[in-house]
Amino acid sequence: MAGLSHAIYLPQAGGNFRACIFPTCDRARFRLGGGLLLHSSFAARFAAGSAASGRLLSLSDDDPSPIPSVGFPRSSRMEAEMYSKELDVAVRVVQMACSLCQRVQSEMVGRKWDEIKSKDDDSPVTVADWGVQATVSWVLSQCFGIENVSIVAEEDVQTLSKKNNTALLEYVVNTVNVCLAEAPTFGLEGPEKALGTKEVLEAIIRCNSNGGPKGRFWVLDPVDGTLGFVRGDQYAVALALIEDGEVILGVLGCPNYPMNKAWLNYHQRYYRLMSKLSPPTSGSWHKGCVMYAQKGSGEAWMQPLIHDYGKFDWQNCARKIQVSFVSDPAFATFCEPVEKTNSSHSFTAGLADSVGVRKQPLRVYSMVKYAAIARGDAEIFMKFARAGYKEKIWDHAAGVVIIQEAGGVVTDAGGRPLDFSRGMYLEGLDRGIIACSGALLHEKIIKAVDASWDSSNL
Ligand SMILES: Nc1ncnc2c1ncn2[C@@H]1O[C@H](COP(=O)(O)OS(=O)(=O)O)[C@@H](OP(=O)(O)O)[C@H]1O
Ligand SMILES: [Mg+2]
Ligand SMILES: [Mg+2]
Ligand SMILES: [Mg+2]
Repeated sequence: MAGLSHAIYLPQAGGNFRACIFPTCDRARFRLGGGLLLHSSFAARFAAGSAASGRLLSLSDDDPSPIPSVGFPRSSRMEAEMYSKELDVAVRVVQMACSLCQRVQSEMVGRKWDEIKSKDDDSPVTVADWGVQATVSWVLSQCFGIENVSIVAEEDVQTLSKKNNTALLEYVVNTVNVCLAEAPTFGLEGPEKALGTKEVLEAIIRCNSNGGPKGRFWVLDPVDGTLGFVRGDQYAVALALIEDGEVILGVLGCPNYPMNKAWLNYHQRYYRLMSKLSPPTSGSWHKGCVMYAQKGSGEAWMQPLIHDYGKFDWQNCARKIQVSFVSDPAFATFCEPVEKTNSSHSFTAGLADSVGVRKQPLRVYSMVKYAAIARGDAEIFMKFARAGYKEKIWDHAAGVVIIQEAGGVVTDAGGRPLDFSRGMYLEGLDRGIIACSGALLHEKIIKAVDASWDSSNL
């Protein structure tokens, strides 16, 4: 196991955390308690959260390239610690998944995209969707025990298992193995030998939980905004943990959403012109980011995607994010789905106009819309799907908790919280979804919906 030299023991659930931390120096030592073997990175999370001014570089003398902690650099909370392993693993596996997606996207350049398939509802699915689902499922099972992991996710293996799709299946298996081979780079353990076809299919199939009101399950959208992904535009990898119907953790990987909004235009031009422009100097440009939050922490965080591991300044890489303070609609930006078949553009245009929004809508694929609200790049998100469409929990879970912890508000159009406790759909959703940076804007939009709903065709 990579990093065994700096593995530590943490006590089993309910036990006291017996770790000895020396916050003023760059190293921490942990006394052995009975119980669970954890990687030093989890310890780094604990230590970083507990040490008042701790600069924690490594946990053992023979560890020259420390594996970084994921965030919450200075906060210390019992609740945060309760789910710290889950959050740590979730962020790392989403980082891995983003890397997989970027690789697939770059391999697709100049090819015919034979690998894009249509599902029964005509929506696209690709090697990246299946590859991420298999990878995340395998890593979660590995880290928490196959019997403890229940996952609700978007993809199944129907198309992949067809006889005429053997080349596609082989591509998925290779992609998963290339990604898992990189696991140690992300502070996770990979398989001893490459996974076979059967194991990859099983990992995808295992994500067949139906969710519900009781117990713990993960929710995964392996590629949200697959249309954006195939068009070289925005997409997201979304992973959330739900317990007794409540979203506890959310992680959103946004491989084409730079840490700094100002780089977004450059990035888009760069990828449209496909390398005719030279990229900005390394260190100044992070093409994508990963956001994450834990319910009740009052904090949401963002870190860059890992590219050149080792050359990275991990000490200060996680940045706290917050919603915008703009509350005047005249200065607010609202975002919505790109496809008008996914949300009525005419209805939201009417709403925006009636509350005094002046700017053009920001149309973005995927949960990057939630990400934009959470970090203050936009103030309002609205989605009104056609009558009869049922929203799926994986399209919203991660984004909702991240916005809420960043200070925003997310409800249905009746002002009620989204209900993640009723299976794979957001059952009982009243008309549409409204997310805002603050209560004032939110109230205005809700009132506007009520005022114009009866005259709409929705
Ligand atoms: N008809 C219809 N109505 C409403 N919503 C639909 C519809 N069809 C699909 N979807 C789901 O929308 C997910 C993409 O949502 P977006 O907000 O990114 O829409 S858009 O692609 O920007 O138009 C998309 O997620 P992915 O399948 O993960 O890409 C779908 O789950
Ligand atoms: Mg899809
Ligand atoms: Mg989706
Ligand atoms: Mg998807």
